[in-house]
Amino acid sequence: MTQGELRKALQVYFIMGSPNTEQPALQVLEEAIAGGITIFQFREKGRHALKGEAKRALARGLQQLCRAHGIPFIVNDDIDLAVALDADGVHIGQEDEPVDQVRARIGNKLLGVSVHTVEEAKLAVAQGADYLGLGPVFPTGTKEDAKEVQGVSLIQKLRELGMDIPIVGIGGIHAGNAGEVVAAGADGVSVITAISQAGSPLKAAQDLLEAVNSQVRKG
Ligand SMILES: Cc1ncsc1CCOP(=O)(O)O
Ligand SMILES: C=C1C=NC(C)=NC1=N
Ligand SMILES: [Mg+2]
Repeated sequence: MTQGELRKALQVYFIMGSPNTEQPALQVLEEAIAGGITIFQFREKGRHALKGEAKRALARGLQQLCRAHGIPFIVNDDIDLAVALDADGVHIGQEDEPVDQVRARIGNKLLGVSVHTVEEAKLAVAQGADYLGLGPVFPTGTKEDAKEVQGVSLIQKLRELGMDIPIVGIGGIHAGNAGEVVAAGADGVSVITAISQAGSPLKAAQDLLEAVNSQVRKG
């Protein structure tokens, strides 16, 4: 997809794995898609994460849902799984395989990288990242080893430096604060709890899309 199409696809970036919800993950994703999420990431992480065939089976089910609705399906961390499923892309952090090695393995699939500093952002862009995940923007309990909360400062800094790489903010984001993240220069917002733990994942997705669309990306 073109960079413009990617910016649009990053507007409401839902991330989920089985540990993030008490409901069946397939049902939550179905509702989130109906509510208007624009891209999905399978992130099976944490103490109760599925492994092996159970993880693969869930990934395939979630991928089929995304395919049925034309939603890009991204896999977090697990490059082997992404390649095996022919996923639309992968997302890696600073402690995963180096960006250039992952790029060599996935060809022109989407490649997202989590960054926390200007230096990490510049390196990721130089090595061929298609988009960056910046955060944690607000406090979050979802990722135990999250770095210090940085607000929208790094988003603003990268735009001030003239970096126009597609960006999503992540960490403690919901419909009430998503506008601020886009106003600071992000192309979209990435959420786990705001949708996966919502009474209505459909309404949560709708509210996030509305909050993002109510802002024109500045910077
Ligand atoms: C994966 C990740 N990276 C930085 S914060 C975070 C967790 C975001 O989860 P939530 O949207 O529930 O705060
Ligand atoms: C840590 C992350 C940051 N950003 C995104 C989009 N996904 C992640 N897993
Ligand atoms: Mg990782």
